Amino acid sequence: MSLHRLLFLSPPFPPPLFHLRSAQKDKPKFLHINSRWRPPFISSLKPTNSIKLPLNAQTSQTPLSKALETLAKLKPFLQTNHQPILLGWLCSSISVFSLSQIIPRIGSFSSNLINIVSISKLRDQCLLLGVFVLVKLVACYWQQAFLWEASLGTVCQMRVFVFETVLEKELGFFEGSDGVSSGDIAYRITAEASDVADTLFALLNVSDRTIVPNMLQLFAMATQMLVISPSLSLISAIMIPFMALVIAYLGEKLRKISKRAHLSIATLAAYLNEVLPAIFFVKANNGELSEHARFQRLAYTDFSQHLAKKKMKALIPQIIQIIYFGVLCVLCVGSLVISRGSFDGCSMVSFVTSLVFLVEPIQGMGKAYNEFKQGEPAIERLFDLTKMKSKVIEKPDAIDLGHVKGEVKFCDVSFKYADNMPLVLDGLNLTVRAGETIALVGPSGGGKTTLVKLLLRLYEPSSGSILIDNHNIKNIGLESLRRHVGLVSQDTMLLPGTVAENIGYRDLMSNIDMEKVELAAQIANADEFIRTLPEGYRSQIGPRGSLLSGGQKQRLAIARAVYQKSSILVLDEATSALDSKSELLVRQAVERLMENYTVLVIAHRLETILMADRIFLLQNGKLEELSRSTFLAGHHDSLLSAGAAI
Ligand SMILES: Nc1ncnc2c1ncn2[C@@H]1O[C@H](COP(=O)(O)OP(=O)(O)OP(=O)(O)O)[C@@H](O)[C@H]1O
Repeated sequence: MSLHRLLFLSPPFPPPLFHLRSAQKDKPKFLHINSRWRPPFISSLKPTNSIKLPLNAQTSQTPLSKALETLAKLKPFLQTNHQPILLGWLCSSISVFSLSQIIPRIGSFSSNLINIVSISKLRDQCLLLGVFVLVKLVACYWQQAFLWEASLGTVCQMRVFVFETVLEKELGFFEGSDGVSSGDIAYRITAEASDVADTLFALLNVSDRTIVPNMLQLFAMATQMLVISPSLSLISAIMIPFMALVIAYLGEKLRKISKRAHLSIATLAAYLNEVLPAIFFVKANNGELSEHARFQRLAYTDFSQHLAKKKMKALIPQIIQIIYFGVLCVLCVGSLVISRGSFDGCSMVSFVTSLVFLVEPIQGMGKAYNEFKQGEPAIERLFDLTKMKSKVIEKPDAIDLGHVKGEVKFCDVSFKYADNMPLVLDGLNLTVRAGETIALVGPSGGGKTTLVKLLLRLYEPSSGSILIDNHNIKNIGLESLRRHVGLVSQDTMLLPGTVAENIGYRDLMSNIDMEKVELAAQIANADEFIRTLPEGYRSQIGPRGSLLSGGQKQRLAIARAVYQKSSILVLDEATSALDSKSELLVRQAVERLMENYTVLVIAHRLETILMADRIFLLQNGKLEELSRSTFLAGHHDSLLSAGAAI
């Protein structure tokens, strides 16, 4: 069931607060640096101009229509949280009502105290005052608690929705020149989503006190002014759109500056996300100094953008104050001139007072609007992740393959990564019989991995078709396809968790069958080393399997493929050399796989190539079958010298 349907069908689910709290805690803290501060190491650096607004931010939409569009995106998420919102607003009304009862009672209580009225009357008054104070405090607490529940709950649902959409994206969304870096995605879904929660809370918190009472105030004051002087009211009405325009203009400016600040900190986070996992490479290549300089440049850009945002936030209220008093002065003078003594003093005071109270709510709403504009970029950037449409689309009537014999056919398949890029595969034809093992060899960059990506339908071929047991893979459900095609990748992908969880990854959501896990580990020659681990199959493998050796990781990946029971296996043999014992263990495991599955092996080792039934050379987008003797006689050496995959 898609999350969209879940959102509307299921009751508002309780947000996993421990996650949200930790996300809040992890929010990056910014150093406050005075405006004359410059990085000591590169004091001449100017902020880079590399931060460009994405195209959709430069469209000709008006600020108001943009704000409405953003609100429309939030609407379904806010709707599911309507209960805490309404309860929060109810508490707010109770709190305001209590305050309205407390203030006059304090006045009468103190005068009664001075005039020494009867003790029992004083006691009653004191009790009532105490009750109202208590009600106000309790209502205030619950108002905050409910509105935070609504804001954080909304953001939690948005996060889950965005992450679900990101997971559904085709590989091209993450790879290639237009790809979004994983650091940027992580930053948007964690820190920026927390900013969205702050904005939502601010909005919900002010809107009950601002929008409804302000509207009432606006209406009441306008009526009073109309009664006193219709002509003067008309002149005043002309000034209101002017104020609204200025507020909208400043809000839009703040949104743009805010967006740059979001981009700069996201760039910084993405950079850290890429450089820290590569710390081994940085140190081995004496890269500390250059990485330090790169980081300083990015940090300085972020400093400038955030400072600009803070300055704008400080400037806006001052400008609004100036306009507020300017408009009041103009209207006061105008009313004096126009009335030319037709008003009595009392009407004049009444008119100007109404005017003051008419402009005040507009100012309040402007404040709420600017609060929203400041948070708008974070909302936009979060939803931008859901925009790009995937080219790999599962058909509504896609079939679920029950049993697969394992025949694979590539029919005239051509592929390029982008329109302006050369063909990687050019009219490629290949038939792999069920149970057969074929070895793919070829120069680096020849397209071997691309072929595998197409078979797993991680990309769509530009032309041609791929068949499994004579079913076009476009007609097979994605889950079913990827269940029947198992992948043991060159970069042995292990996820944080226990050994058993990594082998039984397919059943992570249901029940991992420990018997099957152990059997798979035995076939993959992994059982022996797993049993020597401190907690055996329940041992944690560390981030990306850092607690295991290269050969152990490879055998775990093979065990995972065996557990999955796919009929077709793709083996992207690791290029990294293993010691002879590990090499032998991995080779034995691969040999066992070859006996029972259809295997496409991207082979890097001579032994593996010679174990295959047929050998294919992939070069310049074309596939050529090589006999064993041809391969050994000619291609082995020539491929080696060309940096081939052997
Ligand atoms: N996501 C991508 N976007 C654009 N071009 C890509 C992408 N991935 C790979 N390429 C290009 O496609 C070509 C084929 O790459 P591929 O990874 O399939 O080669 P390979 O034969 O597996 O190489 P190797 O043996 O070195 O792993 C290369 O020129 C590569 O630069």
